[in-house]
Amino acid sequence: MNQEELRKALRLYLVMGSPNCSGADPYDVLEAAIDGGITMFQLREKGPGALQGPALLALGARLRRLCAQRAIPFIVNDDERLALELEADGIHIGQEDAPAAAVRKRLPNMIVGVSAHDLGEAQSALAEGADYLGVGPQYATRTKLDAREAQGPAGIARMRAGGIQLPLVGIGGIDATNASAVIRAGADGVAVVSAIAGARAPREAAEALSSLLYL
Ligand SMILES: Cc1ncc(COP(=O)(O)OP(=O)(O)O)c(N)n1
Ligand SMILES: Cc1ncsc1CCOP(=O)(O)O
Ligand SMILES: [Mg+2]
Repeated sequence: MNQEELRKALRLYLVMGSPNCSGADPYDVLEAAIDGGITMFQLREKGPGALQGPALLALGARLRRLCAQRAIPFIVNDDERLALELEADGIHIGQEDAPAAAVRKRLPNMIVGVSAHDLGEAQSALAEGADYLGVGPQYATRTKLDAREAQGPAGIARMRAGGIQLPLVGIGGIDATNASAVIRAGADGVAVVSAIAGARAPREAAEALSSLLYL
């Protein structure tokens, strides 16, 4: 995938695992979200009741197959071994995970996404070979308990003003009321967990977000 294709794929990025699905089957949630217009998916199995070992592998394989059938890029959060086992299209790592340069070297053919909270982290991620940045939390979130303080879309604007041209998504507390502000600040897309996975109707929630992002 070239950089322009990646920018388009990042437009509406669903990040999710089974703890985010309010008891529903993550497969059904992902299928509905794809029907509603998501453009990229990250398996992030974290939080109370998160699956591990063979159960996680089995879920990952089902979700990976669905993404392949529907031509949705499939990214794995944090876990290089799981990404390889599932033949993922990419991996997303944060500042507390393995160093981006080492991951880039070990997984030369995967999309490598890196979390960056400020211009300095964005410049380092670029130098280490990141393909895209996840920037946040944009707004307060109850999904990631160890998230930093919300920085607002101004954080993205500062990165763009500082010369960062990498594909970039905002994440954290994003929903239909604030997604447009994140795009206006310079993001190529928005990454959401609860606004779709926690919605009573994930397809309609994805449709509502999607319609805002293509104005
Ligand atoms: C697209 C995207 N952006 C940021 C993150 C957060 O990654 P990280 O800081 O490593 O936190 P965890 O998600 O691992 O708890 C992300 N997952 N995706
Ligand atoms: C994974 C992650 N990284 C920064 S905030 C966040 C959680 C986003 O979840 P939500 O979209 O429900 O606020
Ligand atoms: Mg991480």
